[in-house]
Formats: sequence, C-alpha cells, structure tokens
Amino acid sequence: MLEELKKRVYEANMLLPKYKLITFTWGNVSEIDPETGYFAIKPSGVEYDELTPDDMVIMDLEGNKIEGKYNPSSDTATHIEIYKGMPDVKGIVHTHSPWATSWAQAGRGIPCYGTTHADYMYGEIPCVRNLTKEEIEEAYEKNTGVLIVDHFKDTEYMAMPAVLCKNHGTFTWGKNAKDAVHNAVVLEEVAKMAARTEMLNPQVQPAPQELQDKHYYRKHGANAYYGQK
Ligand SMILES: O=C(CO)[C@@H](O)[C@H](O)COP(=O)(O)O
Repeated sequence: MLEELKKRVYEANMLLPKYKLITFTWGNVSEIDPETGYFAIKPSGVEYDELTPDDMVIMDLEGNKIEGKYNPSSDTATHIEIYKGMPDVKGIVHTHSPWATSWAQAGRGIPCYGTTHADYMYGEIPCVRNLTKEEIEEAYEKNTGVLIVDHFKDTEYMAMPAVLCKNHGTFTWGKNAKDAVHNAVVLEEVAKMAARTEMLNPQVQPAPQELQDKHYYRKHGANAYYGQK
C-alpha cells in the first residue's frame, strides 16, 4: 500500500517540471492515505531528475517520519496543517510557479475574468496575508498552513482548490496528488491570463456572476460553492 502511494506521489511530482511549474526544487507534492493517516511527500532539496519513487518520504500527521532515507520537504508542516484542518483534501501541491507567484508577491488575489477560471475555481482566488514576525519566528511552515486553514474554514474549500501566500508562492489541493497538480496547472494558466487581461485593459471587471455560476455549476453541480456554509 505504501509503495503504491509513493509511486503515485512520485509520478505527481514529476508532472511539476513537465508542466513547467517549477525551477530546480522549488515545489513539492504529497498525498495522504485516509486509512492510515500516513502521507507521502517529496524529499527536501533532491533534484527532480534524480528522484525515484522510493525516495518519497512517508510521514504521519504528527510530523513523525515513518519511512524514507531523506528529510521530507521543508513545507511538510504546511501540508500537515492543511490535511488536519481541511480533511476533504487528499493531495497537496506547493510551487513558486512564476505567474501565480507574481500575484502572491503583489499581495493580490486573482479575479475571475473568464470561463477558464470559472470552470475550475469559484470566484476570486484568494491571497492570504503575510505571517507576523512572531508567527514567522514561532513556526514559519506550520503557521503558513494555519493561515491557509483559517482562511478556508467553514467554506467549501474543494470549490476553491488554490491559494496564494503573500510574498511566497502557491498551494493547491484536490482529491488526490494528480488532481492537486491539475489544479496547480490551472492556477498558473489562469494567473497568466489574468495578468495579461489587466495589461490589455486596466479597467477590466470580473466576468458576470451569472457566467461564473453557469460555468462552475455546470462542471461541479449546483450545490458546490465556495461561499460560507
Ligand atoms: O519556499 C521554499 C523555500 O523557500 C520551498 O517551498 C522550496 O522551494 C521547496 O523546498 P523542498 O520541498 O525541496 O524542501
């Protein structure tokens, strides 16, 4: 079972360079096994072209390493907080993909300007605030996850499977690692299109709500929404 999980997480990690979402090791993917509560995550700092399925590190939700010769990703604490606080999430991706990270560095959420965005993410893709000096000093990676969970608690967060972390980068999630990677690709494409949209028309407004609803509900069903429960 763990070998299968490691293989799936390895294959999902290898999609990051394939879709040009990362440079060097600037990203990581994990997936959790709901039965054991163990998750597999990319090892920290290992070049993608050197990775093998066996290099994936198995962790538990208390941060204990269960199996693996390497240290887990430096973002492991953030993945843990998301798994614990957003239990429908079964796969998580973190990247510094350039267009989405530019929105994060600008401290801006990504408005929904078109149907590509509306098909996958309901409404503006949020940018969560910076950590305070105390939060950074206390537990940077853990508190990044705490901020994300705090923003999405009591919402249908699977209807908005993406977040920008100000001055850092992106986290996306899904029903498994591959689904989370799909959402990371969508996020980067939508970020690129939105930046260019604003460049072409600085006065542009978000797409009409009825268009956003039609496209999102058509794909995900009318009871899926990102708003407060
Ligand atoms: O943001 C950072 C480092 O600033 C990390 O997300 C790295 O970009 C990926 O680190 P590893 O997964 O290789 O530990």
